[in-house]
Amino acid sequence: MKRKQTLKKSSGDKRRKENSKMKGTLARHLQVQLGISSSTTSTSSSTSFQNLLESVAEDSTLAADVVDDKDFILSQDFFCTPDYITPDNQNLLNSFDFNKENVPCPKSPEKLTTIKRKRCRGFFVTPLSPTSCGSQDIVELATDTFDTDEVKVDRTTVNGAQKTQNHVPPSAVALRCRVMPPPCIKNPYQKDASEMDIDPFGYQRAKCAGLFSAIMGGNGLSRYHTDFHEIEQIGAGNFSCVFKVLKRIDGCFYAVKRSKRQLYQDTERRKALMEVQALAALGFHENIVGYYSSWFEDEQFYIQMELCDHSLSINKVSKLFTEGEVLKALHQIAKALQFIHEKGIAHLDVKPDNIYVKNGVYKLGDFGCATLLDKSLPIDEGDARYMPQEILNENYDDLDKVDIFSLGASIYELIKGSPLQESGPQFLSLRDGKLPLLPGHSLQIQNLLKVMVDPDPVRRPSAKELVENPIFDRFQKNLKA
Ligand SMILES: Nc1ncnc2c1ncn2[C@@H]1O[C@H](COP(=O)(O)OP(=O)(O)OP(=O)(O)O)[C@@H](O)[C@H]1O
Ligand SMILES: [Mg+2]
Repeated sequence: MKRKQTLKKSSGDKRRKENSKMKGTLARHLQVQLGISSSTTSTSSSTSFQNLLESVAEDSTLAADVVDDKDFILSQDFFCTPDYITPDNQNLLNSFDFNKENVPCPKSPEKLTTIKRKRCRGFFVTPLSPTSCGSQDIVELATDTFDTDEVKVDRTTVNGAQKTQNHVPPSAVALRCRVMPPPCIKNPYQKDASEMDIDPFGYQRAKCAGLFSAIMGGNGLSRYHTDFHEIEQIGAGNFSCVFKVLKRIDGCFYAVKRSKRQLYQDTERRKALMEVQALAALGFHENIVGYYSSWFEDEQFYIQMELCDHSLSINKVSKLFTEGEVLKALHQIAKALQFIHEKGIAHLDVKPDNIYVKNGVYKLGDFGCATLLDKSLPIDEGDARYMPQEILNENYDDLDKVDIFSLGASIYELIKGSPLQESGPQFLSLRDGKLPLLPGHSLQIQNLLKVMVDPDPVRRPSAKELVENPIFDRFQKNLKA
């Protein structure tokens, strides 16, 4: 361990020496690249140019301090030194006129009339953005999101042709991104951002060198670690683990769900996609957990979602629900079901585990079993405890009514305060539509639940009928009072 530290220190010293040598070399390279000689430039431009060289040299010092030697060599193409990896068919402007005698490396970017000097306050381009990786397209400085300072350099012509563009190869942008992920800046518009027991922002202000190793995944860059700061695991289902994360770029909290297993087969990857495709097709609804984005990484599937406070899982809800709370949850999830059924989608896994609460608003989540009502997609029913008899008999004629049964069974469980059985007499009597009396609750709600779990799907109310049930008028009035 000790030996490692000594080695690190001496290589750091060596780098610093090399960097100061580099300043001179880079200056010479840039002068040649830009076609500027100290004797021909004006005083003001040479001062600006000197600033440019100094700041470029500073950038090179920063890069060299935090990246390895391989990256450092890569960084030379950012400074417009000879670029041997730029492809031959690069898309330079037709009007460019090369003078091969004056330009030492024929494939390097040309001399410029205006140089856009980038001062990096932070590295805002994500490594997986189309402009920064996996592509050999030329990246224009003016189009990315860096803060820019213009440094005017005397108009220089080569064979009379004026150069109007400045280009940076994508490898250079990728390098910048590898040096440091976007900063984690507290979002001032979010009131609850300060209500945390830990300070992720403080953590992110730690030295970027420390972060560098954290953002590297097994096969290179990790989108998850580059874009998000993981705070804690907040849940786990049969297929996924869910984490509370802070998105570095916007300073807001999200839930990111990651598949437990690596999905190698095309069929399982397609299955995983169904969940996000359903969510994306549905769009926004107040009573549905919001969906933001998804991606595969290291063969695992990630979904970025709205962060909720908790689910209604029987293990997580400590207190018994009052009738008013039960009616509120029932009404709001019925509205979510009305919304999705009207879009031709069935959820097929409605249960307390998949109902979330956020700031007192109930939201339906986990669309892993979602399918189309017209039966044109494969049907994969959810938790058997909440499934009606017809679906266990593989009768898929009324898939929307399957959700109504599941919602009735879920609400019954919440009122009862103990988990439903997976088999046995209680399981069977629920599928026969027999609900034991619920002491302390109105007959009105008990009758409503009874009709929701009717063995005949046709007799169950639709989500729309449920939403419009007069039982909620009383509850709505109480809300207004
Ligand atoms: N958006 C969210 N906000 C807060 N917690 C969440 C969120 N999504 C999921 N969770 C938590 O993570 C748990 C597992 O999530 P989810 O049910 O989506 O995973 P799953 O593997 O698909 O589960 P299942 O076994 O039900 O199929 C949930 O029960 C809940 O506690
Ligand atoms: Mg779930």
